[in-house]
Amino acid sequence: MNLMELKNINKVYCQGKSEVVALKDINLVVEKGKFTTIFGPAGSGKTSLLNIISCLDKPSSGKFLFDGKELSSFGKQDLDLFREDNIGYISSDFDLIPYMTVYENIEYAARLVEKNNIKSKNKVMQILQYVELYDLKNKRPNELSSAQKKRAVIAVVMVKEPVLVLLDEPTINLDSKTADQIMEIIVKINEDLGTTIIFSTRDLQMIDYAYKIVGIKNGKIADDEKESWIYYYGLPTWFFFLVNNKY
Ligand SMILES: Nc1ncnc2c1ncn2[C@@H]1O[C@H](COP(=O)(O)OP(=O)(O)OP(=O)(O)O)[C@@H](O)[C@H]1O
Repeated sequence: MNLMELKNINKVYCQGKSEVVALKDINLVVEKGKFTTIFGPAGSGKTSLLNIISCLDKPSSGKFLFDGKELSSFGKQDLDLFREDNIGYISSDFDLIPYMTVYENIEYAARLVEKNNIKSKNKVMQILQYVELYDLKNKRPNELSSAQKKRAVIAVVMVKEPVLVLLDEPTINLDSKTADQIMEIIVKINEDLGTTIIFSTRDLQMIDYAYKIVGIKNGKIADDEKESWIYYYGLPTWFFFLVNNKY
């Protein structure tokens, strides 16, 4: 079953008198409950695409359908409400509130959607266990490692129980062991809660976690997975996946 569909999406930014074409004729279907990666080099259009899917930005043209609703026709206020209710977006600059503890950060997010105090506290406790931060719940963000901070950010987003979670390059600047730990938590969330996940990356090692791989370069996405490797990244990349039993 499809959760969302992008049809002929284009995104053009105006920079003074010139235009930057960031996305060209994007067609993409994302199935409910699945784990998709948008894979491409720097400047390929990953963030522009995630900004549209997260309803933070509107496409210049094309249709965006989400759970049967045509979001491309929504005004800004309706889009903001829709995002609050349905989408969790961990953008690359998403940060915790520095003067609040881990617990308070998560509770603050929980209160935005759950008015019942006891229910809200239970949810915070549950998610703290989930991301293995229970013992660090009274620490402030500046007392956490970058991996612990990332887990806390995931908890802040997940406590609102969104149907779709987007992560823009979640493992960038992390060492490979820590990156794997973060990806394992995201996979667990996807498997246990059925949350639909889309993450962007330029790191080949992270792609193996995804159910569906969408290659992007110069604002265009590849027609299928094999084309993503061979056409966009050359034969060596495709052999890497062949050896790793991807095909
Ligand atoms: N607000 C903006 N105004 C003008 N051009 C922009 C804007 N945002 C992005 N671009 C341009 O659009 C293209 C796609 O950028 P985007 O940030 O979506 O790519 P990306 O794959 O996320 O890159 P990175 O991995 O470096 O973050 C780039 O050429 C970029 O310079």
